[in-house]
Amino acid sequence: MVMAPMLRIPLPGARCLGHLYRTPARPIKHNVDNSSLQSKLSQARPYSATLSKPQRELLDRTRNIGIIAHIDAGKTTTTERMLFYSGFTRRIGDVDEGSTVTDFLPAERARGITIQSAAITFHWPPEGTEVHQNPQGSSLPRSANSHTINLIDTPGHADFTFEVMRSLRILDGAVCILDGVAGVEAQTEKVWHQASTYQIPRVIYVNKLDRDGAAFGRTVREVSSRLAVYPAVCQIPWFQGGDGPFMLSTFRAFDGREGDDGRAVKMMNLEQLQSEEPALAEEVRRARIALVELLSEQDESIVERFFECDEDHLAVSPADIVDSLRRCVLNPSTRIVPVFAGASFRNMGVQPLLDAVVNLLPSPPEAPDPEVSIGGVKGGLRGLLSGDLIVEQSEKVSSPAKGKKKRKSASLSDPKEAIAKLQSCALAFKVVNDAKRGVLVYVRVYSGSLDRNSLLFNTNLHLSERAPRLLKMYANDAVEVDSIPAGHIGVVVGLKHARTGDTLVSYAGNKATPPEPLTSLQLRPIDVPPPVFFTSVEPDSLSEEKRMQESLSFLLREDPSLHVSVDEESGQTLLSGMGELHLEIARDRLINDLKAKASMGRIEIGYRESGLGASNAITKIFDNEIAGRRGKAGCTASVEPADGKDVTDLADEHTILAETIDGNQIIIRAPGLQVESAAQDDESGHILPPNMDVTTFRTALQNGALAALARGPQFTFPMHNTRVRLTLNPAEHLFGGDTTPSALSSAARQATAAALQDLLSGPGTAMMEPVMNVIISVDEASLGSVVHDISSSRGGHILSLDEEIPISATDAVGSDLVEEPLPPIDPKRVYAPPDPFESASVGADIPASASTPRTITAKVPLKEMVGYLKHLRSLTAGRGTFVMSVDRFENMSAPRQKAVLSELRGGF
Ligand SMILES: Nc1nc2c(ncn2[C@@H]2O[C@H](COP(=O)(O)OP(=O)(O)OP(=O)(O)O)[C@@H](O)[C@H]2O)c(=O)[nH]1
Repeated sequence: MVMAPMLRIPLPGARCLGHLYRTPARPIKHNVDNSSLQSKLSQARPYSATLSKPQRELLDRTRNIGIIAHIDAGKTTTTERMLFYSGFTRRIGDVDEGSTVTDFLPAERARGITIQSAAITFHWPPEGTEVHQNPQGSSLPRSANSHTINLIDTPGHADFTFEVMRSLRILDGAVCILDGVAGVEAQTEKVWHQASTYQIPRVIYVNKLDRDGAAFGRTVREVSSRLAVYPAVCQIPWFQGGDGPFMLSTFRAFDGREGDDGRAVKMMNLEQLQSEEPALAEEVRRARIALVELLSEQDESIVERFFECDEDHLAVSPADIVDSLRRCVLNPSTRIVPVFAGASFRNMGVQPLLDAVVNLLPSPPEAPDPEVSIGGVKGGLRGLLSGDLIVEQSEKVSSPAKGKKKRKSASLSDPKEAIAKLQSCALAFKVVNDAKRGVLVYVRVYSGSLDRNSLLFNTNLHLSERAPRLLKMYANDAVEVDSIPAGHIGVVVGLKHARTGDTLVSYAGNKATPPEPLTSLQLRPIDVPPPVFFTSVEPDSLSEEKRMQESLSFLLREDPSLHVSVDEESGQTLLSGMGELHLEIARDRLINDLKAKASMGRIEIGYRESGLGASNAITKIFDNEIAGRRGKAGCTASVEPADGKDVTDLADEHTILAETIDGNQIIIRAPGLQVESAAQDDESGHILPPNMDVTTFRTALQNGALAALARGPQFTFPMHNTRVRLTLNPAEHLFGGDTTPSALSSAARQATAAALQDLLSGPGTAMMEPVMNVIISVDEASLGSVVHDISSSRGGHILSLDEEIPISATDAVGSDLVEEPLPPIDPKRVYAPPDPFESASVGADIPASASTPRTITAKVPLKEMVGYLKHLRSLTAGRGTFVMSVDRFENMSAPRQKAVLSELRGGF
């Protein structure tokens, strides 16, 4: 069918130049200081000025991008086409046949969903496409020359939010794929907002436009109303004589015929199109006028071009439009997002999308400055390396007490000197066990150059490892390299400890650890959300135990959002994670891929326990033999509910640790203890036990408290929202050489466990359950029944209808980065081509019909959401979808606690 032509109402307020919607600047704590170190520091810039011309060109022609989308929107199908057109694969893989390159884990193939981010490097346009001069003399688009594209395929399932965040943070740009039938769905909104927290420049690709019910125009309007950005329509899908879509760019027309592999395309200019398809040519003109109008609201240069072209929109050249679009995409305050169209499955739209990736998304030096935290200060990496972000002198406490007098130690180095020693920093974003090559750690290098054999200090684990081999990965293929420069992605082989999400730094000098504060440098740090489901894991026989534990520790390196603990009483190994599917996948990985001979129990909700008041302070002295060696140490502990106060506000000058770990706060004080080496000459002070540094001392006590918190005194669930105060009085609790780390740990564990037990004779404890932030997308017709079901049958609390998706505590992982909600955009002001079933008038109200999408936001106990998808589908004739993330753990009422406990006991 041919879509009816339409009239377009020009956008009001055109050419009011871009200062309307500026987003607030990110909070960056920095003191500018023009020290003499400036020149030294500038050598450490992420993209050094000393790069040779070919190196600089290589970097400018690199795109580190990811694909973000709702599950089933077509990420894998689109990726497969990208690999095919780039010449990377000879045949097109098919998700439905299980023959794709990117979903390479057997579990992914079996389920047809993408679980882990696979990083693949390919070239677009294919290598050898080098055009240096345009015969017509006009400027060439970037896509005339071959670029290196590092594609990170991000997971689409809600259970993998954390992994989405982990892969998002290494992207310089992203393609957001929408399903042209479903439009903007709840999960798209969620991942869109997550990408916004890192200010990742994006383009949108509306896929599946060949399907019945696909509506490009409606989807474009949803982009404006639900994602709060201005869609810049760059292509129009057109149905020619019912033969299938006829794709068209607004700059040049081309015709992709169904049935072939899409490599042969017929290019037309507007004049040719006018003679072949006049109605389409008319729509293209409207789209192009709308695009120039939209860009001129935000970009002064295009306004100048427009006036140079005698105010003729159509005379503004495609090259100028692309340049303007690029400027807008790279500047998030414009809120302009280019929208492309396609049907990847029919091989249509993928090549123009690849051109858009090259032409519109940033190269590494153009990407937003990555957030770092170092020595308790946050800011941008470029600011840190240029000396603009000043890191204060390191302190003896891990979380500095605010406003307290700081003490310097002669052993601590000057932070600026230390930062000048930084040779490279990189983020490990994925750990994979490769059957042939062993454990592969995928890294994104942010500054300097990661060289073969360099010593890498892991700032999360506080240990150093050498990088014996470096690889450049091409899906399942690898090329050995000597170094991975800043802006590039590669693989380190041979690391024994690095986990997904760890920051790795290399530094000048031959010390075992880098100078402070480099030891605390974190690239785009994220918090791991609390696990809400758990299951037991049992080896098939005693002899399989070791193998199972090794496989579990590998799984944890791969995915640190999984947790392993051992139940002290039963001795059972418990594995916990973010969702049922998360644990099912972990089971598949453990048993099928890692070949552990083990079985898993039922997947259950991870309840927690919390104190209803404060305990007394209880002192324990541990005095026993551990592994044949005498150990003696003491400690005093008390517990109380963490009442929402920031733990660092509770630290004083005697505090040696104040941290929130796994939802509990741990504060350790050691009044009168001298922990700095310089102070050991001071005879009046108590010193650390021999051969023990402050980190070991702190960690031993912390581990003791954590072990006790793993088991609540009444219900045996892990403690949550609990503050443990440990006090170590050196005169009474330290016993010279007898005070070993394990003795300290045991003393802390016994004292904390006793304080928890003490709660039972006092205020008591309560069970807590995970409450989810749930966002449900339904159509108008099912709204009533879904709302009723949530609020009456599931004990949920409806928060809003059709509002901006709130970012929950666990989504807002780098919470400093979360922006204010953007002002809404009126979809009637947005240009969108008409859909086949629409009337010709654009700008008129879209009638509210039963199929109008509605969004319900609610808080619902997790227990009531188990198996909800099936129920939602039955309430909504299969159309409803939802996403959820942990909002918080809440105390349960006594009757609910009783009901859940009896259900749990009955279940065993
Ligand atoms: N009709 C049609 N179907 C498509 C198109 N693109 C993808 N599909 C189908 O949609 C389904 C999902 O596609 P995938 O590529 O696996 O989607 P995905 O987003 O990678 O899914 P996850 O990996 O599970 O997140 C498959 O059955 C595809 O064949 C398209 O353009 N048109």
